[in-house]
Amino acid sequence: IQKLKCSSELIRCYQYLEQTSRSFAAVIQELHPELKDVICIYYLVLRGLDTVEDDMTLEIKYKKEVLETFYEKLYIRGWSFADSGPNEEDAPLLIEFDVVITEFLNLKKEYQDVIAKITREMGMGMSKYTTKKVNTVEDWNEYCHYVAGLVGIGLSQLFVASGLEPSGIEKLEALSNSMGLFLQKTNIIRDVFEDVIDDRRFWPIEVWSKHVNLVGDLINDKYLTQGVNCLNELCLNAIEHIPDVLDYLSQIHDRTIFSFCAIPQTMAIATITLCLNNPKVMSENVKIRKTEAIRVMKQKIAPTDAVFLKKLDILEKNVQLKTGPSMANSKYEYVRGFETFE
Ligand SMILES: COc1cccc([C@H]2O[C@H](CC(=O)N[C@@H](CC(=O)O)C(=O)O)C(=O)N(CC(C)(C)C)c3ccc(Cl)cc32)c1OC
Repeated sequence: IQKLKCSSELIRCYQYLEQTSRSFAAVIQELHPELKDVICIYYLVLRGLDTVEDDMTLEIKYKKEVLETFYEKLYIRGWSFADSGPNEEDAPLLIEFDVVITEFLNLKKEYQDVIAKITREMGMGMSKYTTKKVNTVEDWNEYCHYVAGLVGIGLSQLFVASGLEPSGIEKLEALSNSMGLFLQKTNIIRDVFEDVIDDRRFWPIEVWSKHVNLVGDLINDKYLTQGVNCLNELCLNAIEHIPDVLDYLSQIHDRTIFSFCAIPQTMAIATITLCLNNPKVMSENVKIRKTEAIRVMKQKIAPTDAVFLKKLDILEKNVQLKTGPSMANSKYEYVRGFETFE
């Protein structure tokens, strides 16, 4: 029956999900059936908006218009966007966006309202930063709120709307916001080398200009010491969000939602640990191993409470299993693993 319920458009959506982010797609697919499709569509809507924001070939006035009205397109059956530049990685998603809209309009109205509201606010924020630089740390926090904090705030609302999480988590907007800021700041810090090369500017100007005169000097080994000092300053800023992250995670009840939330944060904690005081960040794109990420969470971060550690033990087994020969078996093991959750 579950299979019959799956339309050709929904199958197409999961194919796009796989293409856009394989490892995270696997985590989304482990979610409770009530949420899985909702989060798949939410992820693709956000990916569509992000593809417009990343597109540097669009004329500014037009780009701002598309970003600010993107949420309205969710209600226009058949709409798609064919103006992406040829190099935009997820342009095909926008060309077939009518498929996402079809499935969005199949969702319960309560889910549609959350996704449309977040999309509207995010589009406004992205439009603002199309013509505004990230100068101060406040700007950095505001930009990351728009592109990542809002995602967390929307997810908390969807978790409560599904009935799988008790009302409350959606009221903790600061904690939901921190879930996004920590992931986004960690990505911005890790990706500095390729971003400076590709002419993308995400490090706050007021911070790096205390260490070097030109942003390009950050990745110039002549200024390696200054670059690493700047790196450390931003790592410590990102690390300030970790208490909120742990506070948020400790309030999640549903085991599939816990895993969906904890895995990316675990990666980010391992990534920021690897980046701190690491000169390699200024000359290459450093990457962590998943099991290393979970070990860090268990040994250094996890509070002493037994339930949290038990959650992490199961998480570790599942991440290891996921590296097993075939997804099918590990997937089965994955579900079985959670039976002993209580
Ligand atoms: C309560 O909040 C969350 C709870 C669970 C997961 C995420 C968050 O995690 C992925 C994790 C993910 O997508 N990981 C990639 C690796 C990477 O992008 O570095 C992956 O594993 O492929 C992520 O990075 N972003 C993108 C933003 C950070 C901009 C929000 C993201 C985009 C859309 C959705 Cl629905 C969710 C998330 C949350 O969002 C804050």
